[in-house]
Amino acid sequence: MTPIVHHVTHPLVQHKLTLMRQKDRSTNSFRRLLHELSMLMAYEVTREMPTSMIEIETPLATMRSPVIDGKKTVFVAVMRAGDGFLDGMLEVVPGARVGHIGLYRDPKTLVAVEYYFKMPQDMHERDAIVLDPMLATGNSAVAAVERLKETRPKSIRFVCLLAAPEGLRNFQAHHPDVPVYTAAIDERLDEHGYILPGLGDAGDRIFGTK
Ligand SMILES: O=P(O)(O)OC[C@H]1O[C@H](OP(=O)(O)OP(=O)(O)O)[C@H](O)[C@@H]1O
Ligand SMILES: O=c1cc[nH]c(=O)[nH]1
Ligand SMILES: [Mg+2]
Repeated sequence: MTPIVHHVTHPLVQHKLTLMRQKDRSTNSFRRLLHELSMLMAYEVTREMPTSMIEIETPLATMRSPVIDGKKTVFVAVMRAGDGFLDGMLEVVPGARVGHIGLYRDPKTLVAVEYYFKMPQDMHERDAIVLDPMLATGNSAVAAVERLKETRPKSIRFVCLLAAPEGLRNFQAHHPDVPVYTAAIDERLDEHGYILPGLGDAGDRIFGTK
């Protein structure tokens, strides 16, 4: 299976990401930009969403026209930073269900440690879209998708803002069947596993911790 990475190069996405990377940006502004970016990323990741035809009446005629069944989509936020993606995605697909996976990265070993897992019922009928702004070593993304696969969703996609080449390789080695949507592929990881040039610690910047 050929692993797929969708690099979203739309100028609006790139512009907003540049603003988010700036170190002096306020928490408020960072969060606002993430919200806007999540709506733009939602547009990309739902591009192949299945539609069905319904009959409707326009003021002039009846016609058959396509609709989506938003309830079949589940957004899976990887806490905490993935929560920052949720509101914007739900604005675009308001009927979607939401799952949460709580993971933190052990700062010494960089291993992902799970502390929470909650998914909607009937996952086998749903298309899952996993949300986490950062794919650094890839350990969190690999663990999140591994755990999610236990629930047997119909399909899985992974959305982030920044990915490191090392993390993409790790993810694709474990989950070649899961396409990744990212706004940037950065240079490399630093000695603490942070993405360079990156944007720092996404969770801390979204929630104003630290
Ligand atoms: O690819 P990795 O090396 O695993 O790093 C990426 C993970 O690190 C961040 O979470 P963090 O552990 O900081 O938790 P937080 O969202 O609660 O801050 C980020 O949101 C990812 O989940
Ligand atoms: O650069 C990084 C790496 C992991 N987690 C983050 O929030 N940022
Ligand atoms: Mg963090």
